[in-house]
Order: sequence, then C-alpha cells, then structure tokens
Amino acid sequence: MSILETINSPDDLKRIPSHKLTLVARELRQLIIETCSKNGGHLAPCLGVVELTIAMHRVFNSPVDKFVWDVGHQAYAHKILTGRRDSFHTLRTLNGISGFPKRAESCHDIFDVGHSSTSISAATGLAVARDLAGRKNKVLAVIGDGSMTGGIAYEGINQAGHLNKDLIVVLNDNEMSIAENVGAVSNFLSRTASSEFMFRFKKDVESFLGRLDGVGKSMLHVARKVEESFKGLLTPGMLFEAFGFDYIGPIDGHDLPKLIETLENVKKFDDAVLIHVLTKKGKGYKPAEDNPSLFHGVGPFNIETGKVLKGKGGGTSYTALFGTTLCKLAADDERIVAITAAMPDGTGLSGFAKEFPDRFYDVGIAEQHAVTFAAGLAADGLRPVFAVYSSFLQRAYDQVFHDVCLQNLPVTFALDRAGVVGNDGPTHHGAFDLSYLRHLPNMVIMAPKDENELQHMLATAIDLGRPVAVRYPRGNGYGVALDQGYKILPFGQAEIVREGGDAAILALGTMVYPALVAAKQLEEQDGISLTVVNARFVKPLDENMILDLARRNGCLVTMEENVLQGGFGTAVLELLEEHDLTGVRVLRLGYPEEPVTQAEQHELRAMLGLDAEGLVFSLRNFLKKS
Ligand SMILES: Cc1ncc(C[n+]2csc(CCOP(=O)(O)OP(=O)(O)O)c2C)c(N)n1
Ligand SMILES: CC(=O)[C@@H](O)[C@H](O)COP(=O)(O)O
Ligand SMILES: [Mg+2]
Repeated sequence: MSILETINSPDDLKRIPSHKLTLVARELRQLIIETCSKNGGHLAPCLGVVELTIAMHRVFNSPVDKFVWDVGHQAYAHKILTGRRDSFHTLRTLNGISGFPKRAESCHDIFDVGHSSTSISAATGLAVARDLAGRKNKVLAVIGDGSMTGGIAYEGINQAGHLNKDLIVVLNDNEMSIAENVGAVSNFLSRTASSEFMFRFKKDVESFLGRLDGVGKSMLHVARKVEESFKGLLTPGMLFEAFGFDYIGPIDGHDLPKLIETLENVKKFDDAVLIHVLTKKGKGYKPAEDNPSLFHGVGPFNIETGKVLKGKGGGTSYTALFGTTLCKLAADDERIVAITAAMPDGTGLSGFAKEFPDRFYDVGIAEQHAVTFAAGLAADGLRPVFAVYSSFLQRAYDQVFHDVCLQNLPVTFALDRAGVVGNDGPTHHGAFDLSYLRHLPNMVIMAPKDENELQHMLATAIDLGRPVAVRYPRGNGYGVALDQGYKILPFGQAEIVREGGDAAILALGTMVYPALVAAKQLEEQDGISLTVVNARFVKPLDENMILDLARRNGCLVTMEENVLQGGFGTAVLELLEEHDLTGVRVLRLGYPEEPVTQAEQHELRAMLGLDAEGLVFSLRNFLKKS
C-alpha cells in the first residue's frame, strides 16, 4: 500500500511522521501527473504547490480553517488530501471531480472559482463573517503572482489591510502567469534578492539610529530621506506593508520543514499577514518544468516523452486562424493593435507578438483595463483588437458599455471560447456573451459558420470602425478551404445555405453545419424540406430575410450556443413582436439557464440536444405540431 492510500482526510495526513512527508509529496505528484496525462488538466500549477498544500493541511484544520484558492487551478493536491483520492481519476470528466474547487463537491472547498484574483476579497468576507459570528477559525487565501496582476486583488488587499482582520494571504510566486508574467507588479515581486537586503538594512539602521538620543532622531529623518531616494530598491515587503499587512518571506515553497515552521508561526498571529512563497511551476516533472506554459493547462500527453497527444477534428483551430489572419490584416493596416489579458498563446496572439512587438500588448490578467486601454487607443485613431475568452470578458461589462459602446469607438472584440469549452466546465463556458453584449448601444455582433468565414468577419469587424464582437468556439474548424483574400461581408446580411419549403432554421455560428446535417436527414427520412440560414449577424439581424421567412412559413427555429435568455433567439422574438408577427410559431434551441456542466465539448452538445441527432429530434417534435 502506498503512503497516499493511507490518507483519506487532513487528519490522516497529520498522523504521518514528518520524515515521510516527502514521500507523500512524491506520490501526490505521481498521481497528479498520471491523471493529467489521461484527462488533461492544470498540471504545472498543481505540481508547484504540492509542498505548500501538504504544509497547509498539516498545520491548519480544514474545513474549520478555510482555504480559498485563487483561480483554483492549483488545487489537485488539496482535493486528493481531502478525501477525493479514489475519485481523482474522474478529474474534469462528465460527473467527475471538477478541475476547480467546488462547494458542492466537498466541505473542504470553501469558495467556487475558475476566474482569477478573487481570493483575497472572498477571504476577507469569510474573515468578517467569522468575526461577526464570534468564531475563531483561520482563513487563508492562496494567490499566484499572475493573479496579483488583476485589479480586484488590490481592491481586496486594500480593504483587508485596513480592517487588519485575522487573515493569511499566501502569495505563490512562481514568476509565471500562463505565459511569462508581465508588468511592474511582477518585476516588483521578483526583487527578492534586494528585498531581503533592504529589509534588514532598513531595520538595522532604524534601530541603531533610534537608540541615539537627539542626534538619532534627525539622522533617522535623513536616513528615511535616503531610503526614499532608493526607490529602485523598494521591496515586495514594503508594498504589502503599505497596505497594512505583515510581510513574511520570501521563503522556499519546496522546503517542507521551513514551510511548516513558518505556517506554525503565522498561525499564532491575529492580524493580516502575507507570506511570500517562491515555487517552481511544474516542479518534479521535467517536461513541465522546462515548458510551464505548455503544461499550464494541458491535454492528454505521453508521460515518458512529455509529448502532447493530438486533439480531434480536421481543420486548423479557430484560435490559430484568428492569429494568422490578424497578422495578415495588420501587415496592411498600421492602425491595428492587438491586446491580450495574460493569454497570448490561448488567444492565438503569440505570432502577432513576434511579428509586431510594438503593436502587441499583454496587460496581465486585467480584462477591465484591457477594454478601457483599447478604448483609449481607439479614441486616437487606432483599431485595437482585444482577443479574449468569452467568459473572461464578463469581468469588463461596464468598460465595454461605458468606455467603448457609448462612445461608439472602433474596438474589435475577438471572443474566443464562445459556447461550451469542455472540461473546464461552468466557470469557463462562453455561454452569455450574446446576452450581455446584444443590448449595448452601437455594438455589432457576428459569429462565423466555419473557419473560412472567421477570416472575413475579422476583416469586416475592423473595417466597420465601431464596436464589434466576433465570437467563435474552442477547437478546430471543419477543414474547409480557406479563401486567400478577405471579403467585407454585407452589413447585417444573413446567408441562405439551404432552400426548403416547409420551415426555416436560423442557425448561428457553430450551429450552421449541424443544422444542415439535421435538415438533410429530415428530408431523407421524413420528407420535410427545410431552409437553413447562416445568420452571421446577431446584431443587426437580417430583418428583411427573417420577416420574409416568418411570413412565408408561419414558423421559425433558432439555434445558438448561448443561454436562451437574451440571446439570438430572443432577438428574433423581439423582431417578430415589433412587426406584429406574434402568431408565428418559434422554437428556440440553445443553453438552459442552469449552468452547463463539465465534459468533452461533443458530449455537452449531445446532452444539450445541440448536435445533429438532438436537432433532428427537436425539429421532428416541433414540426409535427405545425
Ligand atoms: C479573469 C481571468 N482571466 C484569465 C484567466 C485565465 N488564467 C487562468 S490561470 C492564469 C494565470 C494565473 O497565474 P498565477 O496566478 O501566477 O498562477 P500559476 O498558474 O502561475 O500558478 C490565467 C491567466 C482566468 N482564470 N481568469
Ligand atoms: C485556468 C484557466 O482559466 C485557463 O488555464 C483555462 O483552463 C485555459 O483553457 P484553454 O485550454 O481553453 O486555453
Ligand atoms: Mg504564477
């Protein structure tokens, strides 16, 4: 029996003799690597915090003491040590263990996560709630250096330091976001060598001068002035102390005895403390240590070689095609500037960054800033393109409204991962963008039926010179031929891709090809003849075409990968109502309001009835009643 098999709870871990804890760490890494090699997952972040997680569970008493993991993509060891070892092989699969902490999954998962930089705010709330209830438990937030680039982290730390509650923030500093971490905060954190020196120097000088009566006081003043002029030597400790936190560190995050000793000491504090822990992303698995970005969130891979196994699907990924198209457009248009919020690889912008370094900006995990930054660029004549996952743009709703749409500025939102993303689950599905963008003034929204059309939509979006969102899915296209030049699509016009006499389907984006398959099957099996429309635009709708089809057929079917509330189908209903056509029967197919779970994309589409088979079923039922 392995030592890990004897651990079913944090209490079991506490019974393991100290000298055997490195073995626990080794076995945890082994299980995490094996599972990720089959299921995919956030391998590198999880390997980096194995010792930290052991130390936290050794010293504190979860779930009475509360651990809040930022993003939550580093919590696999926590899951395994809190009674989920036997089900860990189901990680990220349908009905399996979530890749992120989930309150519904375990009492040890205190706060649901997936989006970054929320841990300090949530932990502050938990600390205040504890104090109001008169309880004594500890609250810990574990946040990465990348997540410290998100503004909400500072909103949290600002209040937490001011309240000075009994709260521990563990800063897990691996000097990496998904890609290399960016910006002043990141530079600041890495000043650890000078930091230790300055900290000691400052304390020594202050205590020495403070002891000298009279002369000491004025010298202390002079020394402080000197220190001011040494701004370049400001240290992470000073930053967090300025916010009202005690600062401890930096400490080696792979030195278990040191971690345990530090946490034991900190446990005795009853004010706000930040422990700065230095870790290595991917620790213990060479391919992940060598390429932490690739192994940040990785698909199945071969453990021996570290080679990632190829994904399914024929064509180029939408993401890659977006990246190459933007490069080509930017070569001819100097106004184009590309922006990412800490995801140059994920959004396909790495090539652009190399080709146009002066026109590429990674702003860190700062979606709100990214949008307003883009608005500023656009206000002075540029054509910024913000490439962002649909679910992460949710953060910046007000900036999209207030800074871009209200001023009708030419910002293009390249919305990747629109629709179900698969195993990352509910926090990451791009299920809401149509609903949260459609009602904004001046906004145009498009969705391509395939990868070829994506190229034309991107060119059209930039050409339009106003706020435009182009939404496209995670994964590969269909392998269709790619036009060499770019077309500017006729504004607000849909495309009929199949003619039929019995009813019309208005399909959006990824729904067009499955709709065509379903229409063909219904023609062959039931003799039903359907028109299929590639809607292309959600805003503005092709009103003439839709109204004409509604009048001719008396019924319409809309299909979209978005929640039904406020989405494409809703837009069609509103149009019919505006034209007194409420008698037209409408079937809207899309996502329900309750969160879509985690599974492979194709499994989710089947469960939601949005694959060809599901569409045939729904269409048959609907048309039978016509
Ligand atoms: C709001 C938001 N934007 C982007 C992401 C995508 N994302 C997930 S983890 C991550 C990097 C986090 O870096 P860090 O906090 O340092 O953790 P590490 O992976 O280095 O352990 C990013 C950008 C996200 N989860 N949430
Ligand atoms: C944790 C997180 O938010 C990202 O790492 C995300 O999992 C990336 O997923 P993709 O594989 O779709 O880029
Ligand atoms: Mg990091």
